[in-house]
Amino acid sequence: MEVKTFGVIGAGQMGNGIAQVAAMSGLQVIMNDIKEEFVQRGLNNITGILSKNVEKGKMTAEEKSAVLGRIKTSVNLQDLEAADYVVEAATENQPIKFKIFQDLDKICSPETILASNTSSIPIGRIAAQTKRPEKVIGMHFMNPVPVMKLVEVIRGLATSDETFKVTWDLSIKFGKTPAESSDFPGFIANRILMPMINEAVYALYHGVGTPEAIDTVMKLGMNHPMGPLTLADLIGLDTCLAIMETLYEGFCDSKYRPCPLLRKYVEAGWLGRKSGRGFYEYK
Ligand SMILES: CC(=O)CC(=O)SCCNC(=O)CCNC(=O)[C@H](O)C(C)(C)COP(=O)(O)OP(=O)(O)OC[C@H]1O[C@@H](n2cnc3c(N)ncnc32)[C@H](O)[C@@H]1OP(=O)(O)O
Ligand SMILES: NC(=O)C1=CN([C@@H]2O[C@H](COP(=O)(O)OP(=O)(O)OC[C@H]3O[C@@H](n4cnc5c(N)ncnc54)[C@H](OP(=O)(O)O)[C@@H]3O)[C@@H](O)[C@H]2O)C=CC1
Repeated sequence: MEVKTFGVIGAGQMGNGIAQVAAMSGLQVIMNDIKEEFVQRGLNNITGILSKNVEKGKMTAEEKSAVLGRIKTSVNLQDLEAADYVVEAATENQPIKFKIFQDLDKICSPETILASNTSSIPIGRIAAQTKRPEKVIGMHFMNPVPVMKLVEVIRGLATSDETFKVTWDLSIKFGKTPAESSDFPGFIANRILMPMINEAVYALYHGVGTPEAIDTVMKLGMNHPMGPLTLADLIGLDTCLAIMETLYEGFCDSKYRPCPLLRKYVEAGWLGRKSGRGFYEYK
């Protein structure tokens, strides 16, 4: 199966990054969100990154225009009728994702593959919302998408070999290295990363260290590129909490209990960089 038109649902930090790498690989892209201001914000972000690439001499102004020319924006899910492959990157919320997959299943051609960029929700659960579970798969990009090399590829129980191969090959076309994970809450990446971040929040909650001290220990002591609290702010504290809840509920194991301080921050609207305040403040 040849993918020519690639749909992305959600133009947030992950969705616009995915749209960018897909367009840079030569695909026609439809980037969809619920409001015009969100797709415009996503497009502005892509334009800013491509402009920096031009300044750095990594691409020409003509290449930048060609990439932008391949991205169509949409606020109507019906536009996804034209897509051969769709990646959903909407908010990490199960009812929202279920509804999107139910709707895409009706709108898209029966041949279209429907992937989710979910951080943690089992793919089999999402696939069961459609009449095409063999064409549903996890295609999990890392943040920031244009920079990070990994795509975690997750098969649900019913995912076909063809769907897997198309997704694997697309990841390579996007300049990424795919790694396969089986379908359990949090897959590989967040099964390991998010308990570490949650433990860093516990360390703060218990007064073991200030945010700066916790991050410095992990950056300089373990050579992590970012400290765990800075990374949590980048990911989004709402997303971190949603992932911990999926792990906690999915495994019924208290070792995944979300730190009460993480919940408190989310309830206060301190979501990290995207809201201007999380463990740190952003202007
Ligand atoms: C939650 C999930 O489900 C899964 C996840 O994604 S978990 C999160 C996974 N991501 C990580 O762990 C990221 C950890 N952090 C890092 O790797 C690095 O700090 C980083 C790549 C984000 C930034 O790198 P850095 O060296 O500290 O900063 P900086 O020099 O500013 O950036 C390096 C390059 O990345 C680019 N970059 C940084 N942020 C970017 C962004 N948001 N979009 C596009 N490009 C970006 C910069 O422009 C720069 O490019 P050049 O080399 O061409 O100049
Ligand atoms: N943040 C990260 O580091 C990573 C996140 N992910 C996953 O990617 C997905 C997106 O995360 P992220 O980009 O950070 O989140 P963001 O909040 O930045 O973006 C999500 C976008 O989806 C929009 N949206 C919500 N509902 C719908 C809908 N029904 N149709 C279309 N768009 C919708 C949101 O709009 P509104 O603002 O109105 O809600 C928002 O613009 C999540 O599943 C997350 O777990 C995966 C890897 C890394």
